[in-house]
Parts: sequence; structure tokens; C-alpha cells
Amino acid sequence: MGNTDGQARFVQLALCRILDANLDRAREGLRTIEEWCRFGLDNASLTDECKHLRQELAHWHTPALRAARDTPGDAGTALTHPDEAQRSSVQAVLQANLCRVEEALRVLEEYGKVYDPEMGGAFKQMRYRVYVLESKLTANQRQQRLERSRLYLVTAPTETLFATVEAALQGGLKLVQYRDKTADDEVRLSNAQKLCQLCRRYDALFIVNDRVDLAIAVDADGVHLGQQDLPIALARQLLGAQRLIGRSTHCPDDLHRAIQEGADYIGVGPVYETPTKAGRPAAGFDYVRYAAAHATVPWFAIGGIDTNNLHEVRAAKVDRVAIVRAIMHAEQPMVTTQYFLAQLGNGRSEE
Ligand SMILES: Cc1ncc(COP(=O)(O)OP(=O)(O)O)c(N)n1
Ligand SMILES: Cc1ncsc1CCOP(=O)(O)O
Ligand SMILES: [Mg+2]
Repeated sequence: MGNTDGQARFVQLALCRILDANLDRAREGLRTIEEWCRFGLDNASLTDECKHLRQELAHWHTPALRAARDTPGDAGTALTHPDEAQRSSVQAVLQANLCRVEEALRVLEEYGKVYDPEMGGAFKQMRYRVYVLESKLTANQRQQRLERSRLYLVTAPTETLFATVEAALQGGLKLVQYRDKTADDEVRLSNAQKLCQLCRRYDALFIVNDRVDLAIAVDADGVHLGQQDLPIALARQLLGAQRLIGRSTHCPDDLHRAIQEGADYIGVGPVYETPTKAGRPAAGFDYVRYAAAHATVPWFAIGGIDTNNLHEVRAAKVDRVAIVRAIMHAEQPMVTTQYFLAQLGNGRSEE
């Protein structure tokens, strides 16, 4: 009898320790996410949602559960995974903490059912709220990062592809498109994978030109589609709600259609005729000014823009530009990137 009592007490104590540890874990993870929503994204509603979730967790974190804590006797405190010692980016921090919160809530849900019949349902409901938070955070982040980007590097297949892109990233670039119209798929896949990883290291968005399949394969942030490429609706079905879709536009009709079809951003051009897109006539400055007056999504002027004519482009109310040769063929891509960013008044947004 004494033994059974002792066992029951042991189980109860273990339960309390599990609940206490996971309440702590979930609260800490949420606090980490909340700080980014507040200071990184300036997003009041996401910050509020984190705070509410933390308060609800605090409500369940009773003195009885806290009293069960025995940190020196906890066999798990010394165990860490090498990934925890290093995070490659803010994204990685957010991802790790979302995971930590979701796992902790699942543990609370399962063991909570044994401790208090109301706990299971309450933590399940919170877990679903964290999934929603995760979707909003991911979607929102990409949109916000896109909005902050004034300079868009569209790559050309050069011998120094990776070194040039990395130099531009070191110069502060935050938006890269992989464009290669001729390479074999095997090469494109490998290049896209490497560029995607490179962009992640510098907290830059990575977009694949033309190819929805490659964008999905490398887990890119989105795809850029021209007028002759896949319809936006189909790309959206394949890519989901959270990835970015860009569309090239050459005239007012294209612009309105792209926005109405759900493009997250548009390319506007070619501003000038350019050998990079041989055979496509310039759309001209009238269309550029039209875009400045009517575009309701971020738009990037593209085509023949370089450091010499940037002032003329800026005079047509252009705030965002997409560049191929002027950076890919620059002698000093990092310095050229810094010049573009400074002229585009990037300030805090590209930090
Ligand atoms: C930002 C941006 N704008 C326009 C284009 C051109 O796309 P598209 O018309 O499909 O031509 P290709 O680049 O595929 O030759 C772009 N890539 N990026
Ligand atoms: C892909 C594309 N679409 C319209 S213009 C253009 C190429 C722009 O290249 P560059 O900056 O070298 O003129
Ligand atoms: Mg295309």
C-alpha cells in the first residue's frame, strides 16, 4: 500500500515537472517570437497575439507546478543539440522557437489530460493558434521584406555567379532572382540550391525566374513569371499562399491584370532597350510614370538601368529597381550595390 502511494506520488511529481518545464519552454519560445514581431516587424497584432498566448500559459502555470521544479536534479538540462549553439539567421531563430512552442504545447496537451481534464482542450486550442501565428508570420515576413527591398538583383549566368551574388549581398542586397534561360535543369537545380542557401545566410529573399517547379524544389521564397509564363492562379495553387509571385508588365493593362490576379509585386519595363532582353522594345517612361501613379503592390523598374541613368529613372518616381548587367558585370559588385542602395534611399530597410 505504502509502495502504491509512493508510486502515485512519484507519478504526480513527474507530471508536475513535465508540465512546469513545458510551460516554461512554451513561454520562453513565445517571448522570443514576440520580440521579433514587436521590434523587427513593428506588427502590433502579431505582438498582441504572442502576449495573449503567454498570458494564457501563465494562468496555467500554478504555484503547485512551479513547486515541483528541481533544476539541479533534471537529467535533461545539460543536453543540447549543436544546432542550438548557432543560428544562421533571424528566420532560423523564429523557426526554432515556433517548433519549440508547438512541441511544448503538444506535450502540455498530452500530459495535461492526466493532470486536469480542462488542460488537454485548452492546450490543443493554443497549439492551433500557434500554427495560425506561424502562417501569418511567414507570409507577413516575406511581404514585409519585399516591401522594404528597393534593389532587386536578377542574375545572369557568369563564371563568377556565386562570388558576384555574395559580394552584392555583402553590400546589403536583400532580394535576388535566379535567372538562367539556357542551362540544363541539372545545373539550374544545383545553382538555385546554392543561391538559395547563400541568400538565407544573408537574410535575403530568393526568387526563381520562370520555374515554379524549381522554386518549390529548392524552397525558394517565390517565383517570377512573365506574360508568357504560367498563369498566376496556377502558380498560386502550386506554391501556396505564402510564397511570393512576381509578374512582368509592359503596359497599363498588364499592370491591372497582374494585380487583380494576385501578383505580390510587378516588374515594370523594359525602361530602356537592353541586350539582356533582346528583341523586347522599351515600354517607355510614360508607362513607368503610369505605374508610379497606379501600382498598389511593390513594383520594380527593370531594363537597361545602371549607375549613369539611375537619376533619370528616379526622376520618373521610381523607388525600386531590378538590375542585371550593372551589378552582374560590375568590376566591384559590392560597391555598386552599395551605391544603388544609397541612391534608392534604402536606409534602415536594407540593414
Ligand atoms: C523583376 C523582373 N521583371 C521582369 C522580368 C522579366 O520576366 P519575363 O518577361 O518572363 O522574361 P525572362 O526574364 O523570363 O526572360 C524578370 N525576370 N524579373
Ligand atoms: C529580364 C528583363 N526583363 C525586362 S528587361 C530585362 C533585363 C534587364 O537587364 P539589364 O539590367 O541588364 O538591362
Ligand atoms: Mg519569364
